[in-house]
Amino acid sequence: MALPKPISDEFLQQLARDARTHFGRGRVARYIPALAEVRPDQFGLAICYRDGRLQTAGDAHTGFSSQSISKVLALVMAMRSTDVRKLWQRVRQEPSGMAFASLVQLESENGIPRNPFVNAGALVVVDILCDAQFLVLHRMREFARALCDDPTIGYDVRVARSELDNTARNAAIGWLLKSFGNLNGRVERVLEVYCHFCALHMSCAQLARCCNFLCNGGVNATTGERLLTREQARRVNGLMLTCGLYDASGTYAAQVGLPSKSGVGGGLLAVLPGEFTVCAWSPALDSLGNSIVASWALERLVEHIGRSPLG
Ligand SMILES: NC(=O)CC[C@H](N)C(=O)O
Repeated sequence: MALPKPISDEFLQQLARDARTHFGRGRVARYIPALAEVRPDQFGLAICYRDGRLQTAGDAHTGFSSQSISKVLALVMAMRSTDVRKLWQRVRQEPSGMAFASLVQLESENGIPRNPFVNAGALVVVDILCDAQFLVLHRMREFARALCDDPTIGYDVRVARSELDNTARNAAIGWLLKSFGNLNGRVERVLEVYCHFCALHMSCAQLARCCNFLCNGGVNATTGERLLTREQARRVNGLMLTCGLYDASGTYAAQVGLPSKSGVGGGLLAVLPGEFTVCAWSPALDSLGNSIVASWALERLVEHIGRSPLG
């Protein structure tokens, strides 16, 4: 397959300048106190092509809290380390149409979360990882570091602590999962690991490189290592397309059409299969917890290149 043509640098730099005119809309996440301190007027974008080339604009090298984007990495780790048939018995692969921390469906659907990207599903994935491996926090950090060949990646422990001290809703989800027999470990331990995963501190450039294998049929362009089979990579992309932005997934898929995953740190990771992985970041969020300016930027990007997996 021919290598994708790079997007013009001029377009990307202009996109970063135009993004600034949208500052002031939305609000940074405040329910995690440490995230409330982040300056909203920041924007970065990084594209990592299938062959590993990187292109950046704006604050692409500024670190931020990956939050729910880390659920993609947790899922990939679980798919690599456990029996996936068991995984899909404990977590479904359907959009939820509900807020990411909702308890409603979990109760009516007998403790089986809709998908691995809502908090309930991610807690089950974390539980599976804790069961399968020792030193799971260390392993996740090493996994992220190895994926982009960057030993500087780590957890922002202050953000993890701040969320752990304010995580009543996730605790409620954890206990509800436990009551249905869908959580083996101690709820406190699963929450601790979950909040640390969410507190992985990475830049747009690091996240785009790290998840490059999703545009490359499961193979990491930097190291040449196969992380997932082609079928598994397609599955992760499919879940991102249908469930990656929670109850905004449908509108976003119709508007942007790229498999994507958002996080309340303001990051938005997206994949154009066969071509590139892109990460846009701007901290201010809409009411559903997705970055307003990052979504705007990805919509412009798709418009500019004139194609998406959906046509
Ligand atoms: N959408 C998100 O990024 C949510 C992640 C966050 N740590 C939470 O559990 O609430």
